[in-house]
Amino acid sequence: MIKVVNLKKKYGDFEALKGISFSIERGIIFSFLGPNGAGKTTTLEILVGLRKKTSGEIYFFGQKVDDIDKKIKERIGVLLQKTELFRELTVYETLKLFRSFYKKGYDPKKVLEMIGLVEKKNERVKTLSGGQFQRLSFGLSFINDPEILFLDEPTTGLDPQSRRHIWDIIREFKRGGKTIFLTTHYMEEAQTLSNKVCIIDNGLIIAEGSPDELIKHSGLSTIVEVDGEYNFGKVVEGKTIIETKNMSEVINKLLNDGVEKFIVRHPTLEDVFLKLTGKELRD
Ligand SMILES: Nc1ncnc2c1ncn2[C@@H]1O[C@H](COP(=O)(O)OP(=O)(O)OP(=O)(O)O)[C@@H](O)[C@H]1O
Repeated sequence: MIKVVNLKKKYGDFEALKGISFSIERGIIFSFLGPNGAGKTTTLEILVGLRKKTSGEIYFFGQKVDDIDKKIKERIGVLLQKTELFRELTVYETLKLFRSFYKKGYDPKKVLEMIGLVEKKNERVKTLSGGQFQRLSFGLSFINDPEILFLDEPTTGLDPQSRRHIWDIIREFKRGGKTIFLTTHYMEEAQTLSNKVCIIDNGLIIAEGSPDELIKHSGLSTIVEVDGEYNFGKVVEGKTIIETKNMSEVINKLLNDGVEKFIVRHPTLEDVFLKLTGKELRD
C-alpha cells in the first residue's frame, strides 16, 4: 500500500529524518510511536504532500511517486495536529462543505452519527468544546471514504471517553479493509490499536514489529514497578521501574527493605522504548 525507502528530510542544516524505510500493508493499523520531536509529523506530512522530502523514495499503491497529486489525495484522508475550520459555520455545514471537495464519500449525516455529534448538528463550530472540535476534525478526515487514513496524534488532549470513541471508529475502519497510518506518543494507543509499530527517535527508526513482537524481541521479562524512588532500577515519572528475570528475588528484597507499594506487570511498549533509548516517551 505504502513503501518508504531511505527517506531523509533536512530543515536547513538540521536533519530531522536521517534515512527511514518502512512499508505499510493494506488493511493494517500502522503506528509511528515516538517522543516529541522524533520526526513523526515530518514523515506524515511528507507522505500526504504537505512537505517536500530532501531525498528517498515513496511508493503509493505500488507506484513510485514524486508528487502527491490530486489523484492520490482523492484516495487518502488526513487529520493534522491542528485543523483550521470556519468558526461561523455549523457542524453540519462544515461536513457538507468538506464533502463537496471530493467526488465520492460518506453522507455527512452518517459521519455526524459516527463522531457522536448529532445533537450539535446546528451549533456553530466556534461553540464546540476542544473534544467536540477534535471529533469534528476527525470526521472531516474521512469524509471522502479514503483507502488510507493518516492521523497525526488523533487523540492528544482528549478525555478517555472521546479517546475510546475514536479508537472504536479506527478499529471499525480496519475491519472494513482500510489502512491507517497513525502517529502517537501514547504508548497505550499504539499498543492497543496497531498491527505494526515503528518506534522512531531522533529521525531514525529504532525498532519495528507488532506490539507483541517488539516486546518479545526486547528480551524484557517481568517489570516490578515501585511507587516512588528506590535504590535500584530506573526512576520514571516518580516511579521506579525494575526489569527482572527473577521476580521473587526482587520482591523479597523489596519486602525486606519494608517497601510495600509495588506492582508486578508484563512489559509494555513504553518499557521497550525506555530500554532502547534510556529515556521516556513523554518529555
Ligand atoms: N518547519 C521546520 N523547520 C525547522 N525545524 C523543524 C520544522 N518542523 C519540524 N522541525 C524539527 O524537526 C524535528 C522533528 O519534528 P516533528 O514535528 O516531525 O516531530 P514529531 O515527532 O512529530 O513531534 P511531536 O510529537 O512534538 O509532534 C524536531 O526537532 C523539530 O523541531
